[in-house]
Amino acid sequence: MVATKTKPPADWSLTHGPIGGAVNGFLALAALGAAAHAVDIDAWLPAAGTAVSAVGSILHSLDRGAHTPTLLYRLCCALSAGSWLTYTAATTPWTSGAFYALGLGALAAGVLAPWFRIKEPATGAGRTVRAAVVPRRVAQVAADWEQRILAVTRVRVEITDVRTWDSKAGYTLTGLLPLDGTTRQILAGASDQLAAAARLPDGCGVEVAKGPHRGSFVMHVMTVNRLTEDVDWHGDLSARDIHDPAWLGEHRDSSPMTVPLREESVILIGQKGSGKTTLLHGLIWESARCFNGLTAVIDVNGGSLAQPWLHPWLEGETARPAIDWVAADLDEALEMTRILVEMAIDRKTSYRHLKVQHNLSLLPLSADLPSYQLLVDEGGELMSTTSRDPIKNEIRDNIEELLRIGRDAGFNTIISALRAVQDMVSPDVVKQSKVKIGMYCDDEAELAYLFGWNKGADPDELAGPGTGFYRVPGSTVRPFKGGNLRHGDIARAAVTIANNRPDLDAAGIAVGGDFYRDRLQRMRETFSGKAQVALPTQRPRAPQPPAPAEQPTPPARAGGPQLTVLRGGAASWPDPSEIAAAAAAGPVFAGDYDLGTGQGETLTAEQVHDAAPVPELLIQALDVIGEDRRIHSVALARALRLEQAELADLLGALGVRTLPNPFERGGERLRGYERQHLQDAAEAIRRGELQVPPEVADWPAA
Ligand SMILES: Nc1ncnc2c1ncn2[C@@H]1O[C@H](COP(=O)(O)OP(=O)(O)OP(=O)(O)O)[C@@H](O)[C@H]1O
Repeated sequence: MVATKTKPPADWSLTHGPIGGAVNGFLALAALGAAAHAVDIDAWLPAAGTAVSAVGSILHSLDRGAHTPTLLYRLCCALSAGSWLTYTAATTPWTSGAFYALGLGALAAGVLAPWFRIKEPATGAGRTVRAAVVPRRVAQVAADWEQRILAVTRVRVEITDVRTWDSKAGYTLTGLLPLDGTTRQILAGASDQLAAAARLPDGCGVEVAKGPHRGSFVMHVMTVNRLTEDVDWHGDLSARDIHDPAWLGEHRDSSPMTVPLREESVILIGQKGSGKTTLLHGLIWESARCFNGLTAVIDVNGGSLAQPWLHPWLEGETARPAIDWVAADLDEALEMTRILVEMAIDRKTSYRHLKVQHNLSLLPLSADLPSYQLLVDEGGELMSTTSRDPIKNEIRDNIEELLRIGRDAGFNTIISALRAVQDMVSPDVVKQSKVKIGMYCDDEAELAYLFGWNKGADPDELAGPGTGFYRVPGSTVRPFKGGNLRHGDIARAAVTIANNRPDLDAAGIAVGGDFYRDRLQRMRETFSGKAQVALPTQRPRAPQPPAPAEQPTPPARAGGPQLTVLRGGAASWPDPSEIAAAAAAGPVFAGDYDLGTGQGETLTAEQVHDAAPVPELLIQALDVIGEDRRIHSVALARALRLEQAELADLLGALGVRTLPNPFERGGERLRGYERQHLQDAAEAIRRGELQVPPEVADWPAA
């Protein structure tokens, strides 16, 4: 393709431009010559005027920074015009020769003018005079930042625009880098220092991103920590195109945080309680609702990630599961990864004609030829480079091969691991996964393993579970808050997705053979193998007042007969008749299930063992809150001798979350918990509607 260059149109205006200038010059000199002749002035007057205009032309040219040829051109024009005027004053302008000479001179001056124009001082492409762009009220902000950037980085930038965010949580600066080859990476590497120099509040920071061209930059300055606020999950279940970016949350200026999934593999690192699982559910949602996308999950820790997505299918509500294939053990994972690699290789030949037909370099994906996203949860165990388990090693090799060869065929991986360390995820996997996400983590070295040092991933900027940093190709590292996707939302999504999602293409099914065809049967056996434990139908009694602070062990429940959680083996349990007799006599065990008086189902020993009392954590938490309606997380964590993240983890496991907005207590506005939510959780446990996870039941550890 030939690039076309557009010429500016000829300037015919009489006030400026080469044509107008020549015509003006001709007419003006002719008029002057005629007037001088009419009043019969002495020739020395135009001669003196010529000398003055020659000197003036030199001075003006020098003042405007004109080059020597331009200066000489302007001098020639002045001298020629003056000479013509002097000559006609001394003789007469009314001869054809005089007018021809004037006309030729004007024509020559006009034709040569474009080559000798005085150039405006170089302002560079897109360079704008700030005062013209930045409104006066923000000009001070721009000037301050120019000074600050100079002081911190020794780079002299020019801020050309300041835009306040709609959320009022900060502003975005657009600026120009100097012409000495400085890149925006220098600013990105100094974002921590810039945030400190700007005295931004804790949790707030500076992000440097691409500007309109390579010599520019955009700097997001956060002045209010929006990452502390909850972001609702979008809940959109309409069919998505895998080629479009997937929404996972928001940046701190409330703009959407999206990641590409068609060509890019994802690495997601997050410690326990960081919000990794929530984000993985988000990734499943966004991959599985594609009209041209399928999802598979490997979770060799029992497949808990996939369970809520399989639930409607297991319950018979849908004909097929929302997730196409789930491997909950090593054997299934091994076969699955082998087959996926074969499918990806096969697509290169089976569908080569489609690329030719559509004249595309990438396989055109559609509902008939869907992409396949393989999500590996807690991949650290499988992706570990130090494992000696041959099965794990083969699975890892297969996943790495898929990572290498799968892009064109639409086979991508989403690998999640607990930690960003070499033992858990090899540098090669980190490098090849172009979308990198690091959830809330206080270890800067781990974030650096993922993103590199001095790339702006400062843990101080994050605000607990659900927040993290991410980078997509061609962009800088940015903090974000993930959308808070809850299990209730998944149940609804699993039905819609299961009903609407595509099936694997015929060639893929042929490659998968019987093992692929029988996967649903094996998944059903795996996930519905265990008999579900029935909970007592009898309603337990209302919660009792919390134990006094100086008495950490929960008080015995007043009232009717109760059962207790029995630890240890069945051999160590008392005789059930003894329990029943003791229960009938009054309160016997602390924190127990109330079966009423002789009514309700008979519980098996296993059911008794599984039933959970209101955990110590809730009892103590309610005690600490007392009569108040709310409590700051920091105060509650301190009273319970927990880290805030641990408290969030434990209460989160019971479905109790901090309130979305900060509130005031003791003169401070912070986020925290609502007493009613804790009471609701206690009620749900008593009613048998909420299972107490072991980490909560075991708290506080002895
Ligand atoms: N996007 C979010 N917004 C608000 N809170 C969140 C978000 N993601 C997670 N959380 C909170 O953090 C808690 C832990 O989240 P999640 O289970 O996703 O973390 P995890 O890293 O997978 O931990 P675990 O391995 O223990 O399950 C949740 O109970 C929830 O309260």
